[in-house]
Formats: sequence, C-alpha cells, structure tokens
Amino acid sequence: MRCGYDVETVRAAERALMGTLPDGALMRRAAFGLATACADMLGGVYGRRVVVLAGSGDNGGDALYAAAALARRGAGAVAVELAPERTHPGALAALRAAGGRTVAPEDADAVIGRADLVLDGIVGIGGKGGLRPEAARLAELARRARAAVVAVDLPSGIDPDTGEVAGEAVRADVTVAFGAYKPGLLIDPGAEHVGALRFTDIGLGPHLPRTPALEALQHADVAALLPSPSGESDKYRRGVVGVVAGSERYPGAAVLAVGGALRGGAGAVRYVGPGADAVIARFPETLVSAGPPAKAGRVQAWVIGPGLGDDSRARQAVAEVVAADVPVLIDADALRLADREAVRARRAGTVLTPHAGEAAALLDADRGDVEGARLAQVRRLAEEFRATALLKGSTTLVAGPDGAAVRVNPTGSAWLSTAGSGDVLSGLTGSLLAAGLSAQDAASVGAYLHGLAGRDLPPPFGAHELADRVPLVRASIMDSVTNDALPRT
Ligand SMILES: NC(=O)C1=CN([C@@H]2O[C@H](COP(=O)(O)OP(=O)(O)OC[C@H]3O[C@@H](n4cnc5c(N)ncnc54)[C@H](O)[C@@H]3O)[C@@H](O)[C@H]2O)[C@@H](O)CC1
Ligand SMILES: [K+]
Repeated sequence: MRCGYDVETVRAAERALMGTLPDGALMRRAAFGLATACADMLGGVYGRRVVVLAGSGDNGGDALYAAAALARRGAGAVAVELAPERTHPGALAALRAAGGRTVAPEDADAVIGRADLVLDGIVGIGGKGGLRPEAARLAELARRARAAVVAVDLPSGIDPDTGEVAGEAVRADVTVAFGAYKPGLLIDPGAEHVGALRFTDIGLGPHLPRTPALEALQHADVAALLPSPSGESDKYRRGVVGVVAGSERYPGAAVLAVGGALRGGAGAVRYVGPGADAVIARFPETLVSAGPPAKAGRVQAWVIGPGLGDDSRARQAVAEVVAADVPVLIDADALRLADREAVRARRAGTVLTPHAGEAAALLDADRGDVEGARLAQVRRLAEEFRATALLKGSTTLVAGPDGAAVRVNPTGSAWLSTAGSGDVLSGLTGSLLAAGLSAQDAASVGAYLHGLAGRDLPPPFGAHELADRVPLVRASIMDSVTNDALPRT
C-alpha cells in the first residue's frame, strides 16, 4: 500500500524524529536523496548547468544543499533567490563554498534558458494558497524551459493535502518526495504536475500514524483481497450478482455491465431488464428474468443504473433495489432516481459511482468545482449519502462513510474514457461486492482491475474489451505476487 499523509501529520512526525537527531540531519538526508535523483536524471554531473529556484523556506534549503553537492561534483550551479535576505543561510553558504553563485529573480529568464536542470525549491509543504506573483513567474519560466525540472518534495503551486491547484504551478519531470507521500502528489490536478514520483526515506516511518489520509493499493494488496474459489465453492458461495441495467434504447449497457460482472468472478449473474435477448446472445450463462428485481431470486449484491433510462419501470426498480438488504452499487441513471433518504437509511454496503458531472448534480455543485477539489467532494458524497463513493475521473477516488483513509486508484489511463467503460466497472465492482468484499474494497479493487485492463490493452479499444481483459490482468497480478514471494537464486 502506498500511503499519503497530510501536512499536519508529516510535521508532527518530523518534530518527533528531529528530537532524536542532531540539527540539520533531516535536511542532509533529504538533500542527499535529491542530489542522487538529479544525478540519475542528468546521466552525469560534470559540466552540467543546474539552476535552483530557491524560496526562503526549508524547501529552498533542501534544493540549495543538493545543488551544492552537485557543484562539488563539477556541475555549474546558480541559485535564483526569491527573497535574498531570507534565503536559508546555511544552505546558501554551502552552495557558495562549492563554487555556486546567486542571481536576482529579474535574471532568472537568462539562466533558466541555459540550464540542463531546474530544481524547484520555491515552496514545499509550507506553501499557503496559490503561488504569489514572483513565485508564479518562476514556475512559469520552469514550465517553458527546455531543461529537465525536478520538484523538491512537491511541485510548487500544488496543495499538498488535496492536489488542488490555484493558478500557476510547476510541472515537473521528476518529483522527489521526502519521508512521506503527500495526498496532493497522488490526486489530480496536482498529480498531473508530478512527473515520475521518487521517494527519499528520511526515517519518518516509525513516527507516522497507522491510518494515513490516503491510500493507493498495489498488486500485493489487490492479490490479498481478490476472491478465489476453493474446493467448497458453489455459485452462491462465489456470489450471485444481480444486474439491473439497459433499456430498449440502450441494450448495450446491459451487455457491458453483465460482462463486467462475469469477469469479476461472480458465481452467477442474474439480469433483470428489457435487454435480456442481447445479454443472452452474448453471455448464454446469464440467468435472465422478466419481472421486477424483488422477484428475481436470490442475489448477494445488486448493480443498478447503466443505461437504465428513467421511465416508471426504472424508478420502481431503483426503489426496490435500494430497499434490498444486500450490498448495492448505484450508477448512472440510478444515481438520479435513488431517494437520498432511502440510500442513507440502508444498512448493507452501498457504492455510488458517479463521474464528476453526476457528482456535481448530486452535490448541487459545478462540475469544475468537483474536478478541482476531488478529495473534498468525494468525502462530501460519502458523508451526505452515508455510502461508499467512487468518484470516477483522471484519478479515481473511493471514500467510505466512516472517515477511514480515502483510496486513490493508481492504475488507469485516459483511454478509459470511452462509452460503456463505466458500465463494465459497475458490473465488475458488483461482482466483488457479491463475493463478500466490503464496499470500499470492492470499489477500489474494481477500479484497480478496470484501470489495469485499460493500460494493458493497445488503444484505442472498446469497453467490451475491458471486461475481456480482466482475467489476464488478474493473472498478472497473481503471478507478480507469487514471483515476489519466491526465493531469489
Ligand atoms: N521540517 C523538516 O524536518 C524537513 C523539511 N524538509 C523540507 O522543508 C519543507 C518545508 O519547509 P518550510 O516549512 O520552511 O516551508 P516551505 O519552504 O515549504 O515554504 C515556506 C516558504 O514559502 C513561502 N511561501 C508560502 N506560501 C507561498 C506562496 N503561496 N507563494 C510563494 N511563496 C510562499 C513562505 O514565505 C516561506 O518562505 C518541506 O517541503 C521539505 O522540502 C526537508 O528538509 C526534510 C526535513
Ligand atoms: K517545491
């Protein structure tokens, strides 16, 4: 699991650790990791031109110490001081002692234009609000530069706790995070500015709390959560998922959601709705039923919404499914039709899967507000509906109603935004709910497999191919974990 900790938590851990170490030890560790990452990036140090954008806090200090280390190995180092009277004195002295020089912000353009590498030490976790004009100008120069840009701890201008970006922000090729990932490095729009994310351990681990603010699953976590049938399994033990989707107008949504559910590993899929002929033609193993969901027979979880429409049949089906005492996934049209109070009153797990536009409608907000503040908005959704909310988008987030860590999906690609992609995700996640995963695990594992399937397929692809790819990515996850566990020879 990759974890993100908010600034307050990181600061407290740093204080606890610093109390046990000589002065300046943490900054030395950070600067050493940073200089190593820069040398890797440059592929050699001697004769390279390094420019430091040095703010007046410790972030600038890290950058200056790293530049001093590079200068000692033969790089030319120049620091642009944002506020010369307040630059970190020890780090500045180290840079000068190593032969580096400083220039005023007015001269930044010229030195950045000749640089091979720009180190962004404008602000780190001490940044407040959008970048001030002088800092914003430097961030813009760095963005336009042909040099490689390495962000120190985080790209200046992104909010470390939320990933929100107000105005200009540095766009890095590499970001070197110290001690702990901050949530803003993992959530868009901040995450888009990070480039390749590297980590430098400064020893904070033992001082960080057990529960982070944000979690990103990795292969081993997913492998541990994925259900596998055992000798005792029958279709009910593996989980029967009921899918209420599709309409005369959108029969394809039914096929895609059922396909996702089958590939998610359910023991059986029941389909309820007017798309039965299309479903059976593609997946003859589906149990179809013409009546309402309440009469469809036993299921361990329901998926409702893709392509459903909003006629009286759809409304009735949503009310019945929301009233069921098994886990329910509510998507697409059903998000509009579900009664908020009825959803809040549910006792079994509930997963809502809106994209930003649907989330905006549910929260009475603007779509842009949802996209710009994804973490706050997914938490709000979970709270207001007392449900697990999966907010789809460039970084998919999953928040539970209990205030536990929010999950951010690390897989996925822009090619996933294709018609029907969400229908597959719904079926897939519903299948995991039926197998007994908690709402938050089912949603985050569903998003992980779905995203990985999207990365694995040569683009462009159609949504039905995503479902077909799930068994392959599942196998590769299992393989990678088994191989990791083998002794190395
Ligand atoms: N505290 C520690 O133990 C460690 C801190 N480290 C570094 O220290 C950083 C935090 O240092 P600081 O607390 O000094 O804070 P920062 O250096 O992140 O930021 C503070 C500086 O930024 C300026 N600033 C704030 N908001 C701004 C805005 N919107 N526009 C322009 N300038 C703005 C402030 O005036 C101040 O000069 C971390 O990100 C990390 O790089 C590392 O050296 C590891 C150890
Ligand atoms: K920075």
